[in-house]
Amino acid sequence: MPGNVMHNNYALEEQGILNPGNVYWNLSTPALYEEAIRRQEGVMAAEGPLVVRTGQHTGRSPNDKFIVRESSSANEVWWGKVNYPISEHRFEALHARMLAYMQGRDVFVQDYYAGADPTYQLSIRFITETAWHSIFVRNLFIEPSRQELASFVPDFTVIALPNFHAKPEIDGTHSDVFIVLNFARKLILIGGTSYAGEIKKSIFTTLNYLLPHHRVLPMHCAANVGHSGDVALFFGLSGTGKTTLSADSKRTLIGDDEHGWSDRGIFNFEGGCYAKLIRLSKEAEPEIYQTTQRFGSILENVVINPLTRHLDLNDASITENTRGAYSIEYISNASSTGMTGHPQNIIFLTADALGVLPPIARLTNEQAMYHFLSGYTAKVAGTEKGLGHEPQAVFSACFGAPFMALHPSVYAALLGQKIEHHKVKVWLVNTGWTGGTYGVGERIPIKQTRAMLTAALSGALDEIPTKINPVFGFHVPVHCPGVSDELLTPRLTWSDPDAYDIQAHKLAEMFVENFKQFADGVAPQVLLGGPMVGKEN
Ligand SMILES: Nc1ncnc2c1ncn2[C@@H]1O[C@H](COP(=O)(O)OP(=O)(O)O)[C@@H](O)[C@H]1O
Ligand SMILES: C=C(OP(=O)(O)O)C(=O)O
Ligand SMILES: [Mn+2]
Repeated sequence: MPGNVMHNNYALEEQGILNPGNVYWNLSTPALYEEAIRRQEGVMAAEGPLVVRTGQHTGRSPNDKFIVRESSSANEVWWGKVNYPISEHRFEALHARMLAYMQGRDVFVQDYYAGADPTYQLSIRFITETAWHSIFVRNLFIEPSRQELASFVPDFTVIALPNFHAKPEIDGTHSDVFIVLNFARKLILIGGTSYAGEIKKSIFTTLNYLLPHHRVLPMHCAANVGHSGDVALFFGLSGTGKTTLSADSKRTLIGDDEHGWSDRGIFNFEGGCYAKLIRLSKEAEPEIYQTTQRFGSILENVVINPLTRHLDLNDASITENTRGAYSIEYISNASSTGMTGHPQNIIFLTADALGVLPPIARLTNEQAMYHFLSGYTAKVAGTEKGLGHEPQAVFSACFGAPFMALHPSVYAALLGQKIEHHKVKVWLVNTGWTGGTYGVGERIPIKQTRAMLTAALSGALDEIPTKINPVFGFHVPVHCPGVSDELLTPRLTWSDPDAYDIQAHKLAEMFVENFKQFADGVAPQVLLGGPMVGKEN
C-alpha cells in the first residue's frame, strides 16, 4: 500500500466532493511515480523521467475554452474571439456531473501556489484524476512549505478529469473537451483532454484576469537576468523560442513562459518549465536537454524504445508537440526566488514563416505598442489542435490572445506606461525563416539568434549604425558580432529579391488589415508604429 494516503477528506467534502475513493494528498513525486505506473498512466524511461501519452489531444484546444458569464466579471471579460461565454446554469450542471463522476474514484490533490511574489500569490488546489497530472502540477507550480500547507486555504480550485467527457447537447460545450473558468466561483473545470498545458494556461488566464486590478501587468513571456543584473523579457507565441532562448548558460533563468510586472519588478507565475522537446539538440540546448535525463521530469508524447526504454527525441510519430515538464530547479542557473528587478530589454520573438522580418531590429515605443497589439508569428504545427503541417501567419494580441481574459488594450496600456517609465529598449527578433519562405529557406540557427541576443542585451548593438527597413520602419543594425551582415537584411538572403518585396508587402498588408480592430482605441502615434504601406506619399 502507498504510504501517504490520507483518508481524511474533510476539505474536499466542503468543496462538494463526496464519497471519493482514496484521496492522495500532496504526494511526493516518487510516490506519484508509483501510483502512475501502477495505474498504467505511463512508463519510466531509462533516463529517469515518467513518459506519458495524452491520447487524442496532444495540444491545447482553444475552441473549447469558456468563461462563465456572471455579473462580477461579465462587463470586463474580452468576449468573443478567445473567451466563449457559458451560462452559470450550464456551469453548475457540468460541475454537478463531475462531482458525481468522482464518487468512488481515486483523486490526487496538490495544494500549490502560482505567483512567486507573495503579495500577488494565488493558492490553488489542483484535483486531478491521474497521478501524472499531480506530478505536472508539482513541477510547474510553486511548493508551499510544510508550515504554509498546514493552514492552506485555496483561493482557486482546478478540477481536471481527462476521462470525463462533456456532451455538447447537455453541457453547451463545443465538443467533449472543455476548459471552463468561473471567476466568481473561483473554480476551473477541465475535461476530455489530458494535455497538461491546459492546466497551466488556465491558471495563466486567471492571473491575466486578476492582476491588472492590482496594477500588475501579466505577460506571456520568459525572463532571465545577466551577470550585471540586467533583466530581459522574451515575449512570443508558442514555438517562437521563449523557453529555448531564456535557458542560457550565461544568464539566470527567472521563468520560461508567464510573468507579472509590478511596481517592484518581475516575478514568475510558475515554478517550472514546459519545453518543446521535438528534435531537441544536446549541443544547441544543453540546459533543457539534461532535464530530459532526470527522474521527476514528465515527458508528454515522447517516443521511447519499448525494449531499452531509451528516449527518442527525434520521433514525431505521436505528435510534433512533444513536451517536457520539469521544476525550474532542474535548470542549473535558475533563480531560487522567481523574482527580479525591472527589465532593461524586451524582446518580441516571432517565427516568421514568410521569411520577411529581419532577424533583429530595434523598435521605437510606437512600434513596440503596435507590434505588441499585433502579436505576429507563424504558428508551427503542433501546440494547438487543428493546425496542419504548413505554418500559417497568425496575429495574436499581446503575443498570447488565447490567454487574455481582458481586452488587449488593458495590457497594452500597462506595458506602454512601464516601457516609458523604465526606459526599456524593445527589440523584434525573428527566430523563423531566412533565405525564403518556410519550405524554401531555412530556419535561423539557434546559435545565430543567441549571438544577436547577446549583442543586444550587452549594449553592443547600441554602438552600431542602423538602416531603416523600408516596409516596416524598424531600425536594423548593419553589423552584429558573430552574424554575417547578409543575414541581417532578409532581402539579400533571397535568391529573388523581387519575390521578397512582394512577400514583404503582402505581410505588411496583413498587419494593416489585422490592426483595424485596434485602430480606434489607440493613440494616433501608435498607428505610426505600423508598416509604411500607404504612407509613402
Ligand atoms: N533560432 C531559433 N531560436 C529559437 N528557437 C528555435 C530556433 N530555431 C529553431 N528553434 C526551435 O524552435 C522551438 C522553439 O520553441 P520554444 O522555445 O518551446 O518556444 P515557446 O517557449 O515560445 O513556445 C524549439 O523547438 C527550438 O529548438
Ligand atoms: C504550453 C503552451 O505554451 P508555449 O508553447 O508558449 O510554451 C501552449 O501554448 O500550450
Ligand atoms: Mn515555452
